[in-house]
Amino acid sequence: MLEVTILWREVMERLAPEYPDVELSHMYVDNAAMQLVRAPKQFDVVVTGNMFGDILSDAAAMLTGSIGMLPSASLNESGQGMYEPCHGSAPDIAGQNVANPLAMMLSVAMMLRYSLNENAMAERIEAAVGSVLDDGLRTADIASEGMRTIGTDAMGDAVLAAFAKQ
Ligand SMILES: NC(=O)C1=CN([C@@H]2O[C@H](COP(=O)(O)OP(=O)(O)OC[C@H]3O[C@@H](n4cnc5c(N)ncnc54)[C@H](O)[C@@H]3O)[C@@H](O)[C@H]2O)C=CC1
Ligand SMILES: CC(C)CC(=O)C(=O)O
Repeated sequence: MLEVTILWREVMERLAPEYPDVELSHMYVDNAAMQLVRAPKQFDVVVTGNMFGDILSDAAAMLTGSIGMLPSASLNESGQGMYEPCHGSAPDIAGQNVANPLAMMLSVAMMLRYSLNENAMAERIEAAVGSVLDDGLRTADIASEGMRTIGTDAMGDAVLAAFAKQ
């Protein structure tokens, strides 16, 4: 494990000059997990391998309130991508109409922006999601006092209605 880490650091030191606007520092993954929770604003770009990234991104998801809020893009050099919510199939809540659909919708917005060059449409989706949240609508995973808790279907309908008004 540590030998791989040393190689990782050597490669990052070699590549860093190609990204002069990114300040490079190194962190072991256990500390990174703690720092993400303790002081998340210190991070901007995190470069790591698949397994560590998978675990750190789930921890980071909770900074947004729920993993149901977090979209993702996996991009190649020419902008082709695979877009998906960070979460999995959530089998424990399947069929209960409680899953948060916003990460999926925000993943579509990322696809429009990064692969299809449709930035205006991406912004429209994001604004619709923002306006529904501003209106106090919440699925169960992000429910809080004073807000109205609704199901997956109703959240989808609310975003669609807000989208039509944008
Ligand atoms: N990117 C991917 O393709 C991923 C796929 N998976 C797959 O999904 C399946 C289930 O894996 P789990 O470990 O249970 O992870 P999961 O992400 O499906 O669920 C973890 C927890 O988060 C909750 N959750 C997930 N999405 C939610 C949403 N939209 N709204 C509200 N709550 C939500 C679930 O109810 C569960 O309590 C497995 O087959 C796994 O391999 C899991 C994670 C990522
Ligand atoms: C850890 C994996 C089995 C599931 C996962 O998180 C993924 O597929 O992204």
